[in-house]
Amino acid sequence: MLLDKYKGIIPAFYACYDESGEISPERIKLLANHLYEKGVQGLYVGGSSGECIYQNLEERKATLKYVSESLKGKLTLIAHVGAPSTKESVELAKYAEELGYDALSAIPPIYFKLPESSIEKYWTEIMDSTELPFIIYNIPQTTGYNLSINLLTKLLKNDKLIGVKNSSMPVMDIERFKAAAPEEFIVFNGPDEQYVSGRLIGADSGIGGTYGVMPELFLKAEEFVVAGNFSEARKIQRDINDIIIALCSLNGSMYSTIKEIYKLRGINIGSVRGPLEPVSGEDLGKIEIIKNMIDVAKQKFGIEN
Ligand SMILES: CC(=O)N[C@@H]([C@@H](O)[C@H](O)[C@H](O)CO)[C@@H](O)CC(=O)C(=O)O
Repeated sequence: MLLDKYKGIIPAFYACYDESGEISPERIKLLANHLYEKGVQGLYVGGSSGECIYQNLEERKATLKYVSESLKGKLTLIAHVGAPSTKESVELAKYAEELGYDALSAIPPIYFKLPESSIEKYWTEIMDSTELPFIIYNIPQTTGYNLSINLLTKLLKNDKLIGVKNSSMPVMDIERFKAAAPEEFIVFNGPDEQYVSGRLIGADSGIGGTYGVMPELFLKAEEFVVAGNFSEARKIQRDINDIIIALCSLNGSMYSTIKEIYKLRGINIGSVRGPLEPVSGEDLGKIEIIKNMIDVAKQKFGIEN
């Protein structure tokens, strides 16, 4: 089936910086290849985890380019092109198409609280700007807009719309989007804390911000779901949630904690860009503990690498 390439574990790609905080081509390639070797299905490039709203157009284009240079044809690549203006979003969309991305995705417009008609126009103009399939990124907790069934139904008239990446917290939203759309329409689970329940209620796949730091655990969770082994699926979700709570517990941001864990593994992708804060002070000493939580969970579920 045509849309099968979107099914599986799709980490949201982290922003990769050098020591002075500039986009690092080498580190982008290092992370891209590392995730490829882990066996994930694809990458979601330039979204929240990609710190997209803190990067200018040229920096976002550079990230899209270096990821595609590393992995085009090897993994499903989705480019997040949401930007403050339609003009910039369309420019990114066209660039992603030139680079050979498989699909586009975008949050709704941000900053001004716009009527639904503007959101419809914004997503439609992005869809119409290329031949690529499009995935709505619904993340009401950061954008202030929750995709309505009414707008989804209108947008479904456009054949390019193939899915919704749903990061709203109620798993029922996933079920409602599935119910409103044709059978093949893909709903991606967004909240990693609810991966298993999202899949059970109808999500076909997942895109997540913590997959990158523990892809093995999400790949295993997916294996349990597919096998119908719900008791093990629940157990691994519990361990994942303990880890996510720990990732979010330090001063700085979740992403800076994740990047420090990567450094302990010998993969340096730099730190975060302000206003996100790096982990500092005594919390730096806690990174090793969180890394160990991931290693222990992997061992518990018989994951070797
Ligand atoms: C608000 C937020 O960042 N949500 C994350 C989740 O994956 C989130 O990191 C995770 O559930 C931990 O809370 C994703 O939906 C983000 C994402 O996929 C992206 O980076 O574009």
